Amino acid sequence: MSETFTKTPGWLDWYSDPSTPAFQVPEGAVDAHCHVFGPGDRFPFAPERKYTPCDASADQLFALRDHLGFSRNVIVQATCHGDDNRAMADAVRRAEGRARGIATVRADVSEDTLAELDEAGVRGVRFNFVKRLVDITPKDQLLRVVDKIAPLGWHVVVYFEAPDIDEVGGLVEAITVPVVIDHMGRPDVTKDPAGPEFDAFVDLMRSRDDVWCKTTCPERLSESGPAALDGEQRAYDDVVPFAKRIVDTFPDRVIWGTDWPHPNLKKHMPDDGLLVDWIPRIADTPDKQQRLLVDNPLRLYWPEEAR
Ligand SMILES: O=C(O)c1cc(C(=O)O)oc(=O)c1
Repeated sequence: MSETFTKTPGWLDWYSDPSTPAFQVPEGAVDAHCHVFGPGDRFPFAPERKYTPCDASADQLFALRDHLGFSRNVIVQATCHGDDNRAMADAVRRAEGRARGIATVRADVSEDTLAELDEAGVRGVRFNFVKRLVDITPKDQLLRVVDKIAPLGWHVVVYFEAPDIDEVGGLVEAITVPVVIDHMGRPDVTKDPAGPEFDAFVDLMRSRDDVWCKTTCPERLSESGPAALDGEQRAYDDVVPFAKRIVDTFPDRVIWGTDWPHPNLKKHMPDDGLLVDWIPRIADTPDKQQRLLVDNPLRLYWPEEAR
């Protein structure tokens, strides 16, 4: 009999009726950070998980992709599935070339497992340093895994919070494959976007020419929230200068994604249509939008098709 799961109390479900964005994404746009959850009766959540989500299936993700005008997805293994990559890999396979995946593996992962994931469409491994999401930070595992994935041409994705930048920055130096940083290293957006803390993040990006950044998750980082106090719909104002700084400084190394179905949000769940309308505020020309949404993710995830 399949296991049934009860959502973590206070957990908000994803927005079932997202608006149609006013901003039309360029043709071939990639939603380069999203997840699937379960469905739990088919792909059980991991025993070591720190939260139990609602279900969010591949079909529901593909419906959102089409509704928002995107062509492709990069589906990132969520921590609630631990290192059981079946739900993610199944979704990637079912996208028939229109998705790539990012897996979570342990240092003792076999070559056969990696080859199978590669065949499904996985192109990288994620290491999560966010302490509320995992029991152990994966420092010791990381370099051993890098040796195994390098021959496949994969990259490493790291998720960490601003106070941990020195620890993770030290590791980034030693990684011999490209590195992609989730959610801009989670800056504290009440601070100055041109101040020393965010400078340290920009310096980390500058330290190599193959460090990439996801200018994602305004809904997670924002203190000002989805609408400005004057009632004008200017969502996530306080995150704009951080993301814009990164897009302007590294226009060829930024990618963007919805983060659907938005794990662990308890105060407010974003309308994914409004998230898309946020894009032109951080990438303010058609050229920057084309790079952010099409050219850059293609180079990273579909290099065989990139210009
Ligand atoms: O901030 C988070 O809670 C979060 C969690 C996960 C995950 O559980 O994988 O992924 C994300 O991109 C963000």
